[in-house]
Amino acid sequence: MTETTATAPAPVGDPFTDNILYADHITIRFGGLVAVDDVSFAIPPRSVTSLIGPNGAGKTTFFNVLTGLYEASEGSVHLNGRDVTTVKPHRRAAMGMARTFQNIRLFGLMTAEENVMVAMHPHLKAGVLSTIIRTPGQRREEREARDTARELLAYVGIPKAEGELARNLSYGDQRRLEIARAMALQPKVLLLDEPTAGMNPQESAAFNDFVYRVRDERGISVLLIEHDMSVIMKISERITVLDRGRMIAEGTPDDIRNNQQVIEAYLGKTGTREGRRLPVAEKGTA
Ligand SMILES: Nc1ncnc2c1ncn2[C@@H]1O[C@H](COP(=O)(O)OP(=O)(O)OP(=O)(O)O)[C@@H](O)[C@H]1O
Repeated sequence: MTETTATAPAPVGDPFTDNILYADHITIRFGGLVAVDDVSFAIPPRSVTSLIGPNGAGKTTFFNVLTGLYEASEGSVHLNGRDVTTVKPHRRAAMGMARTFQNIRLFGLMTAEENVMVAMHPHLKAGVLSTIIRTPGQRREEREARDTARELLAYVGIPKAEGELARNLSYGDQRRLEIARAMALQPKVLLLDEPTAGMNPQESAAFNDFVYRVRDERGISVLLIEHDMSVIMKISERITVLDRGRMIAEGTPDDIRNNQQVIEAYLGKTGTREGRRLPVAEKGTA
């Protein structure tokens, strides 16, 4: 197992070019509501970063701006040094930004293998004509895509799922299949929205190891939005905290655990807001 480095240094240098992903002064308004208010955020190469905050803090909205689903009212997004602010989600995906969704989005009536193969589409060369007449080159490409799909299913821990319809897989395995599908895009950064939701404790523990393997073996940076504080505190190198659209803290898990503003954001000054558990209470329990 690879250990995380919870004391990873803060990003330095030019934030626009030295990070895999950089969001610069992002503001998002829905009518009169400011859902995200002037937030800058960096994902360094080969890192595990988390975005946390109480309900309605703006996490999903911010995530949707990073991936291109929403357009920022102000600010810009930079992927691998390139300004992608106006680039559509599918193009960003092809450029190295893959994501999973809070609500699983798989093709339920396709097999696990087919779900992964579909995702490889941007990297395949076969044109319409060669697909129709099935040239030797197209058949070879399909064989290779199938091999890669199987390899990815094994990598995420579901090697036997290849022939199963996606809808028949357990919830945890569907989440893994989503990650395999995202990895089929050969991303530089993997954005995971609530990846351990619905996983049992064993699956959740295995997920931690898996994230480090993705970082260390494949050199992919991982961004997590996650409600499970035990996962966040154990796995993240750096954590950014949003509250009511504003960034209220950024740092290592230890910094965040001991940050008074974060504690108040989760519990409120009276200690009761939303009945949320305090990150500090999780220390050493992961
Ligand atoms: N499409 C939309 N139109 C209008 N308001 C929206 C829209 N999406 C989000 N909001 C509002 O923006 C704010 C931030 O919501 P968001 O879903 O990003 O928070 P979150 O931190 O992801 O919350 P949760 O943890 O509950 O998923 C909320 O007040 C929400 O109601």
